[in-house]
Amino acid sequence: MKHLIAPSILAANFNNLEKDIEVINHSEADFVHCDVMDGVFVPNISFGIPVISQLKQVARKPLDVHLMIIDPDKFIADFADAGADYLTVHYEVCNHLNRTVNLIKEHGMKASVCLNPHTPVAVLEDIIGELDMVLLMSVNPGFGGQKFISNTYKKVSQLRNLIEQSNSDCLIEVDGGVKYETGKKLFDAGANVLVAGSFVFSSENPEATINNLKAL
Ligand SMILES: O=C(CO)[C@@H](O)[C@H](O)COP(=O)(O)O
Ligand SMILES: [Co+2]
Repeated sequence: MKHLIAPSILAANFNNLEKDIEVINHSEADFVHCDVMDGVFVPNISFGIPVISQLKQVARKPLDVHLMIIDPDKFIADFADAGADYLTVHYEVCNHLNRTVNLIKEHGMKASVCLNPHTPVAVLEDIIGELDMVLLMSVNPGFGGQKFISNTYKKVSQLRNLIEQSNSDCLIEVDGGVKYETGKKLFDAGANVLVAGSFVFSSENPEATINNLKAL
């Protein structure tokens, strides 16, 4: 089973983002996780397309862009141009999820769908075969540094079963409150990609923390 790490730059130093991207570049991280928030779908505003295109110039790992915005279809072309490699949309805002997923792929990106903590895995039954990744939120989206919701372990196992039944190679990513203990249990339950923000960037040695997560 693949074990991948996606440090979230929401917890990085915005006065010197390049320095933290270099930490990620030098580490064993697999992706750079970028949280885009619109202040409507979630009660917070982070950063958007211009920041992503600048990051793309310094990041040597694929950009894993997590859109927490309403009406994502409107911006899919812009995120592709900015250099997103994986584009994640929230199930809760997509009335025509199949169309949105197709649009992401037509723009050359990997398609990923995110479920909020209260959204059951079963809603993906009829689309799982089309997805490159599913992102399970293990906190309510909008902020870093929140407490992990332990119902997520059960959802990881359910999703792993769904993926196996559909014979797909879709990745399972988990986002929110990931530390060594939660991360280890998530990998054991069948997760492939761990997002970690505050745990990495508040640690004394972010590069070592990334590498330790990868080795769990
Ligand atoms: O999408 C989000 C929050 O909405 C995350 O990607 C956070 O950035 C994770 O932060 P930590 O919980 O790891 O501090
Ligand atoms: Co995120």
